[in-house]
Amino acid sequence: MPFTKVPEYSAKHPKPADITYEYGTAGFRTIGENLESTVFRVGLLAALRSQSKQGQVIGVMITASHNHERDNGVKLIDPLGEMLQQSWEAYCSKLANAASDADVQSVLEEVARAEKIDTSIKAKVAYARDTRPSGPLLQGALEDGLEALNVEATNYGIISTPQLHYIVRCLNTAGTRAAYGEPTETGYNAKYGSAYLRLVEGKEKPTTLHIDAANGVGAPQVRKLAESINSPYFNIEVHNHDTETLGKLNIDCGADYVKSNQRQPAGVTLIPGGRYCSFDGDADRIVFYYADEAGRFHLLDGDKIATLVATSASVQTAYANGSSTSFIKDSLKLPTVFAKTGVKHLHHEAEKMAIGVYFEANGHGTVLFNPSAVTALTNATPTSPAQADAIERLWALRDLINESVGDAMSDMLLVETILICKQWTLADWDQAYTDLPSRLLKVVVNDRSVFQTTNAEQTLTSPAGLQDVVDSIVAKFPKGRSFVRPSGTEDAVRVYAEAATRHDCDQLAYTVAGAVFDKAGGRGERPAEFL
Ligand SMILES: CC(=O)N[C@H]1[C@@H](OP(=O)(O)O)O[C@H](CO)[C@@H](O)[C@@H]1O
Ligand SMILES: [Mg+2]
Repeated sequence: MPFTKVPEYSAKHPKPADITYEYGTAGFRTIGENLESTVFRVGLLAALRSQSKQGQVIGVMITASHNHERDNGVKLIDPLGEMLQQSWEAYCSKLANAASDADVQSVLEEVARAEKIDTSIKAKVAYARDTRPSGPLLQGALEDGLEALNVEATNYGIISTPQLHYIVRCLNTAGTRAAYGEPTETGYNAKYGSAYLRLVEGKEKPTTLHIDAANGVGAPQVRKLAESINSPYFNIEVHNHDTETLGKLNIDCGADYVKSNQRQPAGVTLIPGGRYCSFDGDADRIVFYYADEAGRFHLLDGDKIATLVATSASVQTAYANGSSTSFIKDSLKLPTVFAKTGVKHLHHEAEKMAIGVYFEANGHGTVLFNPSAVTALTNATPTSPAQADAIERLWALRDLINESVGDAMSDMLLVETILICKQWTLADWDQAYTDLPSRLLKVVVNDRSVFQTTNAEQTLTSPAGLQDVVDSIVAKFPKGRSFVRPSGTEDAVRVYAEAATRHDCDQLAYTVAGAVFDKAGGRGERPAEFL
C-alpha cells in the first residue's frame, strides 16, 4: 500500500489541536512554528499532485513573502510554474486539518481515489525556501513528507519565489519546443540577463538603480544577477541586504512597506534625480520611487508599471487606482478588465489575451504571451531589416519576462529596458497620470465569512443592505469609489476608497469603515478614527 508509512512519519510532526488551517490566496500562512505539520502534509500532497500530472515536477516554496519574520508559509507550484490548480486547494486544507495520523493517511487515500491517481508513478518535487529563521525546521518537515512517499526530490536552497516557479517550468518543458531555460540559478541569471543586454546595448546607459531588498532573499539573488550581467547597463546598489541579523526582514522596508506607507524605506536616503525600487521579502513584488526637487516622495506602483508595459490589453484588480484605469482606457486606448484579488485570478484572465499584462497595485504582476501571439511571432516573415529587428526585439522581450509568475527581478529589468529605450527618468514615467488619493483600511469583524461579493469583488451581496449603505455614502463624494471585501490572507475585512481630494478620500474611507463596523459585527473597540 502506497501510504502505509505515512502515519509513522506523521507522528513526528503532530498537528496542534487548536488550529484550523486554510489554503488561502497565497497558500498556507501563519506563525512559522505552527506550520510544521502543515508543511509535512504539503510534502505528501505535492507527491500526489505530481503523480496526477504523470510524474511532472511540482514545486513547494516555503515563504511568507512580505509578512513578519516570525510568520512563514508554504505553497504548491503547478508544472508550468503557475499557482496550484484551485480545485486542489480544498484537498490541501482538508489534509492540513486531519486530526490524527491515521486520518492523514485516509485523506490521502481519498484524494488518490477522487483524482484516479496512479500511485505507482514516481513523484518528483522541487523545493526551496526564503531566509526566515523557521525555514530550516519547516524544510525538515517537508523532507520527511517527501521521504514518506519516496519522492524524487531536489532542494534548490534559498532562492526567490519566482526563481522556483521558473525552475519548475524549465524542468517540465526541458527537451520540448516550449523549453523555458536551464533549471538552475545560473540559468535564470543567464536567460534574463542576456535578454536584457540584447534589448539595451547600444542605447544610453542608465544611472545607478538603488534596490531596497527588504533584508530578504532578493539581496543575495540580485547581486548574483548583477555579477552575471556584468555590464555598465546594470549598475545597482543594494540596500537593506542584511539577511543574517534576526528581526530585520521586511521591517520598515520592502515593497509592501513602501506602498502601504507611501514613503521611502528605512536605510535609504532619497536624492533628487536618484532612481529607487523596493522588492518584498521573497522578491516577487516590486515598486519604484523617487524624490522630486522639493524632496517630495513619489511612488510608481504596480498600476504605473502596468501602464508603462501595456501594449495590447491589461488585467487589474479593483484596488487599481481609478486614474490608472482611465489612462489605460482613454489614453492608451487599450481594453482592461478587472479580476478578483490574488495573482491566480489575474493570471487566468491575462492568459485569454494575445499579450496580456497584469499587475496588482502592490507591484505583483507579469506579462503573458498566449500561444496565438507566439505562433504569429514564429510565422512572421520580415520584409525589411527594421521589421526583422522588431521581431528579434519581441523575442528578446519575451525572454526577459518571467511568464510563470510576477517576479521582482524580471520586472525590474523589463522596466529598466523600457525606460532606457524611451530615455525616460522616473519622473517622466510618472507624468502619465496622477493617482487619485486613495486609502486602504482594515475592519476587524466577528465573522468575515458573512461578507460575500460579486462584480470582481466590488459589490457586496451579503450582509443584506450593506451595499446600499456604501453606495449612499460614496454618492456624496466627487470621483468617489469605495468597496468592501473580506481578505483572503488575514482575519479582517478590507475597505478601499478613493476620491478627488485627500480629505474627501479619508472621509469616505472612514465613514464606510464605520458603517461596516456598526452594521456587520465589528469586533472589539470601535477605532476612534472611524466616522
Ligand atoms: C489589497 C491587497 O493588497 N491584497 C493582497 C492580499 O490579499 P487579501 O486577499 O486582500 O488579503 O495578499 C495577496 C497575497 O499576497 C495579494 O495578492 C493581494 O493583492
Ligand atoms: Mg511576495
